[in-house]
Amino acid sequence: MTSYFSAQNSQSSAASQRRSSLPRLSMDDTERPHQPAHHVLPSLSHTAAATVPRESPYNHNLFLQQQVFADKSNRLLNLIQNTKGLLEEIRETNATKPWQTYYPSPQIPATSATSASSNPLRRSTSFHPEDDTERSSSLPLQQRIQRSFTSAPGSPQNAHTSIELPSTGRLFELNVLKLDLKVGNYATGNDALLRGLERNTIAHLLDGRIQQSVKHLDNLYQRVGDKSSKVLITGDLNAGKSTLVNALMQRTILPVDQQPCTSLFCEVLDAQENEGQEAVHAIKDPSTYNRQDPNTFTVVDMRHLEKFMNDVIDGYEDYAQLKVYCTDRRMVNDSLLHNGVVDIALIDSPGLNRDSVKTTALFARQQEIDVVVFVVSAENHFTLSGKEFLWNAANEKTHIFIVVNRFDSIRDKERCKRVILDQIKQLSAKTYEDADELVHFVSAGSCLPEIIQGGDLPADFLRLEECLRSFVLEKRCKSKLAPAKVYLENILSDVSVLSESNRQMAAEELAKVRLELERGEPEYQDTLVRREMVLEKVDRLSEETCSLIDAMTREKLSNSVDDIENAVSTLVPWNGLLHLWQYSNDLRYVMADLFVDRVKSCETEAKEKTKACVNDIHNLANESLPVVQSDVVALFTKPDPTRISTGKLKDELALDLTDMFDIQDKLGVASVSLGAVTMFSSKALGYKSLIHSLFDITNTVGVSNVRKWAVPVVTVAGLGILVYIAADIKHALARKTARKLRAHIREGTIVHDEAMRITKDCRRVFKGNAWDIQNRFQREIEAHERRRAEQEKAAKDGEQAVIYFSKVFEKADELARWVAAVEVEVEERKLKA
Ligand SMILES: Nc1nc2c(ncn2[C@@H]2O[C@H](COP(=O)(O)OP(=O)(O)OP(=O)(O)O)[C@@H](O)[C@H]2O)c(=O)[nH]1
Repeated sequence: MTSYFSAQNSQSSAASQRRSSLPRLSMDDTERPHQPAHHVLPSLSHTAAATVPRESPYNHNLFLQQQVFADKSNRLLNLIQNTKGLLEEIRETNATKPWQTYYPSPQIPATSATSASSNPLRRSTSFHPEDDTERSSSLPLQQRIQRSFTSAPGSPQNAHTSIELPSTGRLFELNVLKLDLKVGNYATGNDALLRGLERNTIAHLLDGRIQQSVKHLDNLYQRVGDKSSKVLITGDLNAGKSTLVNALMQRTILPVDQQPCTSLFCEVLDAQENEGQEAVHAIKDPSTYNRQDPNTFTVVDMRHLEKFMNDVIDGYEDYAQLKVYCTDRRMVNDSLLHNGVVDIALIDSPGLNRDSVKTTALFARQQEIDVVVFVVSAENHFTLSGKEFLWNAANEKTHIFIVVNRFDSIRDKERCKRVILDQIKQLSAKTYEDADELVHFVSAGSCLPEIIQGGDLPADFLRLEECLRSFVLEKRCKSKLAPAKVYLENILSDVSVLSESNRQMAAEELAKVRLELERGEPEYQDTLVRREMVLEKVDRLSEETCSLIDAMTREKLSNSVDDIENAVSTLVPWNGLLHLWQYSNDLRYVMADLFVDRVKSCETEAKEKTKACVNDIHNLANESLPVVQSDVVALFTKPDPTRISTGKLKDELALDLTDMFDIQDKLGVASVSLGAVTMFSSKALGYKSLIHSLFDITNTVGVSNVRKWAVPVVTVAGLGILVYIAADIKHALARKTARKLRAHIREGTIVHDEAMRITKDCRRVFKGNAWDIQNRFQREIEAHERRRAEQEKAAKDGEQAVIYFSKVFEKADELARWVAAVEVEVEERKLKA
């Protein structure tokens, strides 16, 4: 039963799959994208050189078509690589350079030209190709973008820029790189969402889109680079599908029978796909098929293929698909399976009936099926199943390649043609329009190798073959090249929009930064000048105030003794001679305390003056600097600035015995009372003067008289003096203590020391404030310098960004022009004779 199975399964496991590498092209290649990349597809001229094309009315055209197709493929492959390179460059720049490609934020359009022109940024980021006028839409896309971005406000062109277009809420439209944000299941409010996101977040999302696009370009590269094309051959039962395959292959590969003999899809493909080994793989689950995994298929001996297929029909075997790897023995240029430009795989399908029509229609819809060839028997015309299939296929694939087989059996061939073409007209109008190329009346049975036996194939069959190849090329253009071209156009248009909007943004930011730099320099210089002026003034004011405080303190302390002396008479109570000692101490203490109070008063006044001056200084600084709150009083750091030693002062005023007798003062008083006596001498004051006066009196009055009166007079005078002295002790002590204090102040350094100390404290306060103001200026200057450094960097980055985005735009523009030059849909059919 299973004798047709081969033991060759293991050989395929060792084979490694051929992988196409993606050569990376430099931008230099972009400058010559029209040159075919020979490494991508084998040059047709090379294959043609190996085999001279057969002379036939159509062969030359087919040759040209293949050459054109290969050229287009190579150009597109080249352009895909260059576009990918450009996107990768953008991504790399985003990751490494300070200028990122930002997503242009959706703008609400200005309602009038005036408002638009007053907002250059708004105008600059706007682009809405859909709303462009008829005139501008006739321009190439890149030019429209360029014009949309560069039209000057108020210029006649501006009437066609997006700024003046009716408000749609969207000013530009991206194709591939458009960010569609969704909240929950709704995609509404995309622009609002975009506006709500941070610029960097959007840039990150955009980077993701670019990454996806790079991946998609890789897929496109694979698709365009993939030379294989699948042709599905379908049709009614016994129409001759398998015979057609064999005739096209010029080999008897598939079994042919009048009974239904094909019950599964048989793909005939080049043995090179299987490391050059001819083999038949029977597959149960096509979705899991892997040529390198023997577990996914069973190897069938090619000699027993017919028996195997019969067993499948009879239900002995359960397989869904066959892969028949075989060698096309014809010359390269004639080979259908492997001709170097498009390698065609033929898929023979089960004859259509009610059961299989849906399965086959589904199969035909698969993406890799480039062409559907419908085989109809000239004897039977279209069956119901055939019609049903064609109806469906006509909806999916606009053109169907139709082979009317068994034409040899028809006697009235013209009538047959007429009837069948009429039917085709009803079933597929497009196919009917190109019936000359798409509808072929042949006899595949007469073209089998055993019939031909090395002779020439009939002309109608040769034409079928060449039209089929041509049709495959055309379809491939549409199915592989056209999507690649459209995608390239879209992505390059997006890159142009992005780069131009980013260039505009960068240029505007650059202009802004330059303006700030320009404005900032005079401000900076002004701050430097103001700093010098203010600090000089602060120094002068501080010094003046300190001198004033010093002079004031010295004067007040020097003149303080009289006031102190007057004050003690009321402050210190006299409790009689018995409390003389206590009185004396009280005097000392009170005087010392009063002097200290005077020092404190000087300090307070100095503080006031300092505070007032510091306020003036800060007001002066605030005129040139940002205002800050500073507590100038707190700058007097010592809570009690008076460090004068009252103890020492009290010691200086300590009581002497003589302090009780102010003799000099009393003698002065006695001299006055003895005015008559003192008249004799100009030196009336002093003890010696008194003695001299007494001798003078004695000489005048006479010694005897003196002896007689002296004792009582002296006694009375002495008693009087004693009484007087006793009564004057209180005042004498006060005077003497005050005199000591005065002498201490005049002769000592206390006034100087206190004045110096107070002034020093004030000077310290001034210094602190001057330092504070200097620091404020320094901070201001440093902030200026920092700002300037940042602005200079931003300006430098901005310049680079403008250059970079201009270059990206130029590259995208250049590539887009090359892409536009690759014609993938135009006039393909007209190449035929
Ligand atoms: N007279 C004539 N007979 C043909 C021609 N082509 C095929 N036949 C015969 O038609 C019968 C069916 O041919 P197949 O190739 O098996 O047809 P098929 O469409 O593959 O059949 P199924 O796969 O079973 O649907 C065979 O007996 C062939 O010999 C032809 O051009 N002329």
